[in-house]
Amino acid sequence: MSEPVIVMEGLGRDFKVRDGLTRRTVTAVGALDARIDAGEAVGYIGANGAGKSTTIKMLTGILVPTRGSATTCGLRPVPDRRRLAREVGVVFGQRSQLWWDLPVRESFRILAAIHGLGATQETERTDELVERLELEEFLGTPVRQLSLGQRMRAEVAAALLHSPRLVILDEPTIGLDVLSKQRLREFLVAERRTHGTTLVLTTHDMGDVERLCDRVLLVDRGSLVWDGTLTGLSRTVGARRVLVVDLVESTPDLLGIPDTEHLGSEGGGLRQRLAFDAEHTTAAKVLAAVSERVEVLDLAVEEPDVEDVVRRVYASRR
Ligand SMILES: Nc1ncnc2c1ncn2[C@@H]1O[C@H](COP(=O)(O)OP(=O)(O)OP(=O)(O)O)[C@@H](O)[C@H]1O
Repeated sequence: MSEPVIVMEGLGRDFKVRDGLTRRTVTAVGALDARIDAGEAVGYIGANGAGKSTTIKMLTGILVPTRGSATTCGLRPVPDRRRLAREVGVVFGQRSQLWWDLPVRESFRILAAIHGLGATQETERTDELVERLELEEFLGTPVRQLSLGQRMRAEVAAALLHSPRLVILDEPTIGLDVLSKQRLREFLVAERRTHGTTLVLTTHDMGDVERLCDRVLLVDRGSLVWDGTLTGLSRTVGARRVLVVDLVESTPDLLGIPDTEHLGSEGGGLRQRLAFDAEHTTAAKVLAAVSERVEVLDLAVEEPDVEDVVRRVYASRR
């Protein structure tokens, strides 16, 4: 059996919050039990407020658990936080870890010094990351002038500069365009293949999970409700895809198309969205049925999104 990189045993966290004049306790994370082995890529998913960020904060020593324990890279996150920082790289999609006014290159130099990298190690690793993440053109640019896509690539490079064996990413592709998302995912796949890095990521984007993760942990109200493959999870609720059609003329809601659910209309019915279950029908069949009623100008098929799967798993449990 390979070495565990993360072990959670009954891990939980409560918060005391003020509610008017009274104080009440919010359980952000109930009691998690899970083990993540070296080299795994795990998607940690759940609805807003399910407890994902709180878990990550406990695993990286930012928050003290109220119950149970966590071991990350064989260390206790809070007391061993400094040693842990050498083993883990953390990327927060919504928070920068770079020096805003400094050129990207300078941030890398400071981080290399903080991590005590030798000169050769620093050059080799920086060159590798600059090439793989295509950072060359903006290495001399202050971070505050970067586009979101450029900044995220720089953030990832900064978090991985010291070649951590565990990389935790909190919403790494949030707000990125399709191309930037794809580049970032390709980089993470390559990094894992080359260095055997363990990846844990929280995301609301099914594409991240599909392309990066071989295991999914789904959390609901602070407890684990699924631990397995994404395909297995999708099968529990039937993974739905969405056909988006742009129509020649304003059309009333396309109800009653076999094996579909009408999700919504925009522009007075010029664009409509129909969910269908890929196990029972195909996009082509749905399109044919729509075309019998109205002329279709353009179409797109959307992947199932995490929110939809999560919502339906939650609904089936309540
Ligand atoms: N510092 C805090 N004080 C009080 N309550 C908190 C605090 N941090 C988190 N919570 C509460 O704990 C619960 C879990 O929050 P958490 O941020 O871990 O969820 P999340 O799954 O990461 O959500 P999101 O997808 O929106 O980032 C929420 O109900 C949140 O309001």
